[in-house]
Amino acid sequence: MAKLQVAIDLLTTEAALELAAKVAPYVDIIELGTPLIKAEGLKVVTAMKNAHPDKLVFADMKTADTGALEAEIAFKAGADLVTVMGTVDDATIKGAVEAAKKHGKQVVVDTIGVKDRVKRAKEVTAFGVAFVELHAGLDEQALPGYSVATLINEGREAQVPFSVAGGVNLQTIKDVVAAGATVAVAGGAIYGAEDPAEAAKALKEAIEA
Ligand SMILES: O=C(CO)[C@H](O)[C@H](O)COP(=O)(O)O
Repeated sequence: MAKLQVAIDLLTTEAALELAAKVAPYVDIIELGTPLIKAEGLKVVTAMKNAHPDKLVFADMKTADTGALEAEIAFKAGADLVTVMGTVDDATIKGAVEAAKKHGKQVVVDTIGVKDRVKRAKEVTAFGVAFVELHAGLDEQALPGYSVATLINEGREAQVPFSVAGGVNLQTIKDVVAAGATVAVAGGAIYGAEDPAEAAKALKEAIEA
């Protein structure tokens, strides 16, 4: 069954912990967003793992260089999964995968900015990454005509383990799951909801239905 990942794009450790405490019963993976890690440093990763040792903690590092080094510091801080950009040199992704093997952890490749996501997803899967995040970032989502359906169709086509991130909500999550996603990522649909726990619960139920 697909896992549910909450993307926490808030800006303080306190707010992130508060949100995680509400939604943890319904999610499998807790993602610390890139702006949050940049604002607070990796101590937010440590704080989250300490608070939720039973959850997978996903550090959205969006690494673009020094793959082994950045993965290493995130794993040491408590991350179970880290992201490396799909647009970067293969060596950066392979370096992060080597660090992951050393720590018994995993790497996810983020496809923001990748021109041919299906082709790149197949390439990087061969490097030993956990899954590929078919992802439209917040800026891309804001452009006119954006639809998560494109990512969902690419996941179906790629035939590799993938997640979908970028506007996943109660209306679209069933299509994400039906396409065979390993993970459905929801940020704004949870942290932007009036009742984040209810929103996470509804998304989890939609996955399980
Ligand atoms: O990684 C991100 C941005 O770079 C977001 O966390 C991810 O896109 C989730 O987006 P949404 O809020 O639309 O669910």
